[in-house]
Amino acid sequence: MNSLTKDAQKAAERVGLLSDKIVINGGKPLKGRVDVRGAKNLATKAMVAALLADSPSHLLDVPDISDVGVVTGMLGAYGVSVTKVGEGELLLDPTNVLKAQFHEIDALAGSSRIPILFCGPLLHRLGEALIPDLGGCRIGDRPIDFHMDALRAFGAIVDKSYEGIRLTAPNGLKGANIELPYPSVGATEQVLLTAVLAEGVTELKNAAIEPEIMDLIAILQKMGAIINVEPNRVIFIEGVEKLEGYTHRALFDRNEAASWASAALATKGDIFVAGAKQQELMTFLNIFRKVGGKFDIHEDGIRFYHPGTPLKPVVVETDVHPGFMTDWQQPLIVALTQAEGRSVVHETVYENRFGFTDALIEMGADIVVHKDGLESVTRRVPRRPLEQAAVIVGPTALHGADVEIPDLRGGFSHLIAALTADGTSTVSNIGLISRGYEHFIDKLADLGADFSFED
Ligand SMILES: CC(=O)N[C@H]1[C@@H](OP(=O)(O)OP(=O)(O)OC[C@H]2O[C@@H](n3ccc(=O)[nH]c3=O)[C@H](O)[C@@H]2O)O[C@H](CO)[C@@H](O)[C@@H]1O
Ligand SMILES: C=C(OP(=O)(O)O)C(=O)O
Repeated sequence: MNSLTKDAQKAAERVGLLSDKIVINGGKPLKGRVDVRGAKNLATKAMVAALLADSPSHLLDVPDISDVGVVTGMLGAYGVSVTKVGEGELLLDPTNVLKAQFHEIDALAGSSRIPILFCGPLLHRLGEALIPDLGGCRIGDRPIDFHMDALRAFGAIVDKSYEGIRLTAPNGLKGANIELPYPSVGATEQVLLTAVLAEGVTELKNAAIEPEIMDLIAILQKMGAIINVEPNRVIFIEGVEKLEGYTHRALFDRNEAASWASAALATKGDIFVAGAKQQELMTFLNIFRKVGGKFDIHEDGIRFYHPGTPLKPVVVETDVHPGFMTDWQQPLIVALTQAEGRSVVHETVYENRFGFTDALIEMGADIVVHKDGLESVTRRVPRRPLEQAAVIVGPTALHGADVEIPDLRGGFSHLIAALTADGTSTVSNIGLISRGYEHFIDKLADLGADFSFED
């Protein structure tokens, strides 16, 4: 069994998914309603933030996804009790934090990227942090140099000769002046989670300002932190002596919402995404509209539907917020295979995020990936050295195939492609999808998808 399949199986087990292979009979529009709860990219970090407090926190709208399971395991290893107190409600009690043994956290290695964010909170609480090998989607090298450089600036000592990474802070952590080489989401969160309890003021330049980061800042403010978000990606954090637990409803998962929207478009369907909000999806909605997709914004969600007329091609560049998010491009590309003409997607955030297109090509899509990017006069984002571009020419009829999911968003795209295709597809490694899409099997059934499972 390869390591990707092992990861997929571990993720599937965490959410009680019984089979890792789904057989889909495609060609049927997805129609109906799905509910979207808290964001994977916020809820997991809110759980880490609970470790900074000296009293329990209460997190609402926590999605039932395997990454939440991984963070629950990490917190448990450090003596933080995580109790489900209602549907999607967690009580996180950090009052008995203790030093974990490395083997306890190593058991969670390779399943998620979140363990890296434990560094600051653990250094504050225990003076030591042990970080196992990180997981997450294999969409590029994903180095952690910005994280380590920032932690060193706070006064941490990083020892990589250990089994994973071991950090200590013999003289405590002090506020620092940090400028990120790129507005990394994770590194910005690393700085926030460390600076709030560090002695003195931290100035962070070139910070990421994704909605999930703003929601994390809101949580930290509820806990007692002093954080000012200034113009031009600058964040000031005045360290405080102690933080208390929070009560917070997690921001909705805009990546899941955008994924279902693309599924509606690709399958000629009509999906009401309950819980989706316009504000955090504005950039996505503009592209969705340019492709020809229709949407109606309601108080309690957004209805996304196919116009009934041919879809139009589009040129998209992924970028940091408020740009078009990299996690949205994979599901959208499936819809673009059905648009009339030549679309181009420039991926500027990760260097290897088009691997999933191989399966789409096998299903009949006309996609060419340019591994060194593609010059274009319409470019908005200055070219990054790691850029790639995908050229999609449509419309192409998709046909069923046997495909293996490479990563989370690529995996969801494979599901949509199989649902769009005529005939039967077998999609394996679906456990990876449960890293970020809660109850996706039940949701597909509610939307009228025709599928069964294979052992
Ligand atoms: C759990 C989570 O929230 N995951 C999201 C987070 O990932 P994550 O926080 O890992 O993504 P980053 O924003 O840090 O990465 C962006 C770019 O910076 C590079 N980089 C990052 C850190 C570092 O130390 N050195 C470095 O070179 C990465 O390789 C990548 O090319 O933001 C990404 C970009 O919106 C999303 O696709 C992920 O869904
Ligand atoms: C890349 C993603 O997640 P992670 O950073 O957890 O791998 C994603 O959510 O698409």
